[in-house]
Amino acid sequence: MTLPIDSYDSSLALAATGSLRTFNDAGVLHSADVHVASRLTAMLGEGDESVALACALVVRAVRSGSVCLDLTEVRDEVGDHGASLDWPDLNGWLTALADSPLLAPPQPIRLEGTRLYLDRYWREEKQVEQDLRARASQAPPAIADEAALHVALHRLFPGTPFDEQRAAAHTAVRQWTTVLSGGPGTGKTTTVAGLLALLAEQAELAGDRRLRIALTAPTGKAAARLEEAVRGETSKWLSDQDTARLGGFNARTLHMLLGRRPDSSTRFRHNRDNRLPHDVVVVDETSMVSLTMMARLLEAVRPDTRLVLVGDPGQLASIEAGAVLADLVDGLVEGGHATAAELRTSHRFGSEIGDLASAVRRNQPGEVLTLLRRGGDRIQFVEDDDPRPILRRALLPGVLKIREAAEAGDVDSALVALNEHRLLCAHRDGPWGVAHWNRTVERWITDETEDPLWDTWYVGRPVLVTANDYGLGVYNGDVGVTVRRPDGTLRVHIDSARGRLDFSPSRLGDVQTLHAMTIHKAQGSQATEITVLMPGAESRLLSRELFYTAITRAEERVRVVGSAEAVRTALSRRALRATGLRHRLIDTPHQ
Ligand SMILES: Nc1ncnc2c1ncn2[C@@H]1O[C@H](COP(=O)(O)OP(=O)(O)OP(=O)(O)O)[C@@H](O)[C@H]1O
Repeated sequence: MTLPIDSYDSSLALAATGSLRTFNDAGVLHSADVHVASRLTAMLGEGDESVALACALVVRAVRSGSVCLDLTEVRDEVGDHGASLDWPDLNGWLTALADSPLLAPPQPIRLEGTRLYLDRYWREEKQVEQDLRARASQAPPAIADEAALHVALHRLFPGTPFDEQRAAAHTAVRQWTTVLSGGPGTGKTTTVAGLLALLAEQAELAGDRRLRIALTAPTGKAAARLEEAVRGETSKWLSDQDTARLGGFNARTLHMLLGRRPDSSTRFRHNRDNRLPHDVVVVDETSMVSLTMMARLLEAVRPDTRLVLVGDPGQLASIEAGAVLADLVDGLVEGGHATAAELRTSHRFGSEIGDLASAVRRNQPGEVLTLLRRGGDRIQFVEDDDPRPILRRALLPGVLKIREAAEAGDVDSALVALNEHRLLCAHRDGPWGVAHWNRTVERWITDETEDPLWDTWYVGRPVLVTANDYGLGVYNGDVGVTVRRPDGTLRVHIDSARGRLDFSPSRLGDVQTLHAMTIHKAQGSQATEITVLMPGAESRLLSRELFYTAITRAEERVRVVGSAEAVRTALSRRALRATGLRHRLIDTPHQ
């Protein structure tokens, strides 16, 4: 039976013909992919259907976070879609592309081996490769006093418990670019604090001025966490003298560090002609940094600035295109440009959540399920078919606590309660989605309090900021709570990277209710307790990286609600992205 065509379906490109039409009808291509490909091929006089198809597929790839399209892999990645798809033969496809006017100047698309790029991403990837190679080919940073360095390494990283971190710091001191990688609680921040102290001492011994240090992260939330964590680890482990050498520091988002320009979202005040002044730049949560932002950062740092890229390669990649951290972990080391600085031992969680995270990363479904089912103080696995009773029990006390504090005008207690628990969903919509659970929690509040919550803004409404608002000073990822003032009006208090801010609800445009949030949006933030609602095993969003990111948002306790089958499916699937950076860094350059 042929289904009637819905002429109002925006995903369909009704004017498309040939392969573009077949792939669009099958749901592989969105109308936007088809329109870009049709337009480009028409403008440049390309009549070959297979080139138009490749063009549309590369737009689709970028839309889903890849930097390029690997023509050898796309068929497997797309799947058979009822076997109705007519794929071009690979060799013929490559020849048609090589001969295409699309690959002649001005070259809107680029072909490198079997990887096809939109020009912008090709340029950015090439620039990142060249900047990293140039940094690695310089003479290594000078050490002012080797003996003092040796003593300081053992002072700042004492004894066996710090062996791994000492080795990582020892490596980072001797290279311009270091990727410091490790899972949750493996001591990355502690290592950064010690490393900064080492570098500050070396600068003093060399008779240089005090080090200029930049701490940065992709989001406001992550930057605020970094600043707090470095401060905490510094006061915990460093002597007064080491701390004094560091001076004060604060963390900023990458956008703020590079200097936002009102006329562009991808260009910044600091660039190759106006470099950042810092001697050391530490980037946290590097897994969230897109290829574009990495390109902008690398062109803005001086060649003799030490760059320390900190992150957990097991996490989901950036929302925009790229998988920079994973590419750098492999590419810099395998290409011989840098020595690995990897931390493996978890120092947090009484290590149960660390063990679970490690088993997820190593793709050990048996071990993961055993750890989940064994449970304990920090882990709970709820395999009930109906998640409502457990979610109600888990969420409602916290929600009512926030409401009570907000009703009493107690902002501090409301914000503290807000960060005690977070429900994470894979989906935005549908029965496992954030929208559904936000509504459900609101119904439970009404049941408990008899407040019908007619208005969008109600006392105790927790909110998540979903877009940067530079005018207000609130950023994507900031969270806040709606509090009653003594005069009865409502005020929203946002815990922003720049401190506590409060607004009339009507001034906040891009916010969502935060009884539940997506795992993607939770990247870069943590809560004391996390409940992860797993979707059904058939969900296409399930992946190892998604599950890993979700459970590692927990500071103390994690609860997974869902089936063992969903957990197994998540582990078996990778959220892989096609990129060429890793290959570029490993391969010998052609020119
Ligand atoms: N070698 C060590 N021995 C004992 N405790 C340590 C050691 N290194 C770090 N810690 C402690 O373990 C905890 C986690 O360390 P840290 O915050 O540096 O890890 P992280 O990898 O930055 O964590 P996150 O997952 O938040 O990124 C902190 O309380 C820290 O003080």
